[in-house]
Amino acid sequence: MDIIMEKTPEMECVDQGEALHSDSAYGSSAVDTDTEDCLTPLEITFPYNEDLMHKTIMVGDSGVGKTSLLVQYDQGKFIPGSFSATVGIGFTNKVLTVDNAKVKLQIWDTAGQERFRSVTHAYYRDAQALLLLYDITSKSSFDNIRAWLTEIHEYAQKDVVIMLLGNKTDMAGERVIKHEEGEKLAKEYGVPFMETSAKTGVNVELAFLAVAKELKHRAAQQPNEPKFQIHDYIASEKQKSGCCGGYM
Ligand SMILES: Nc1nc2c(ncn2[C@@H]2O[C@H](COP(=O)(O)OP(=O)(O)OP(=O)(O)O)[C@@H](O)[C@H]2O)c(=O)[nH]1
Repeated sequence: MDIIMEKTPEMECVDQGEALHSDSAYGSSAVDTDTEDCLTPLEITFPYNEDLMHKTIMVGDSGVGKTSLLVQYDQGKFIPGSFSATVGIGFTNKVLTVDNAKVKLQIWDTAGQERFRSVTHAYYRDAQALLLLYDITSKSSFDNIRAWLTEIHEYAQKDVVIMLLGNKTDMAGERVIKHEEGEKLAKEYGVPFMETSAKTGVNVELAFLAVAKELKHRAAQQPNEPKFQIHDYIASEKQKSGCCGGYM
């Protein structure tokens, strides 16, 4: 932790006189004892610790595409129908660069099936982020999001970062959940929202990057710094890319 000593405007005494002997034999940081009062700890900084490992968990009903999304993110590929239902829990480590800092995510893929739910709960406790998925072609997976959020609020830490993702946007012809419905639900719970496709890769990197940015900013938050706004970040990236016909 660094304590930065800076002048406040009323500290002209330091400038006026011989308080800081920058060119003197005292060296650049020598301070007269009676001017020490002119220096106050203005700000305490918490430099981001690149050794931190942020546990991030993928959750949602069976078949929504959790494994596929993680494989697309990790290996940049999609193998249709290649995954049998996840039966346990596995993780992938990823290192992202956020504002010149390395941010480490340990991303856990969980089984969506009901019978594995108690195992998944155990993993919520020390999770810093949760990617909660539904499938835009499955009404039941969307309807179950409320139940997932109730579970998350019950078992996860209060300040866990949650991102809602509507997956399989490439299956536009089979869509049953409109983008606006996902957005409305996300707003209701105050969580960021995006639509993704594990098949085409749309928004996959952005989803993880937005989560990593939020985690990094939280971990290195400084008292006077404006809070990182994940919603604004996603909106601006959306504008920049002009992707998805206005949909994210
Ligand atoms: N077209 C399309 N198919 C997808 C997409 N994501 C996943 N799938 C398919 O949906 C099926 C289920 O995907 P998984 O990744 O196994 O789903 P899961 O959420 O991990 O399922 P569980 O392990 O049972 O919890 C597979 O046949 C995938 O190929 C997508 O974005 N687009």
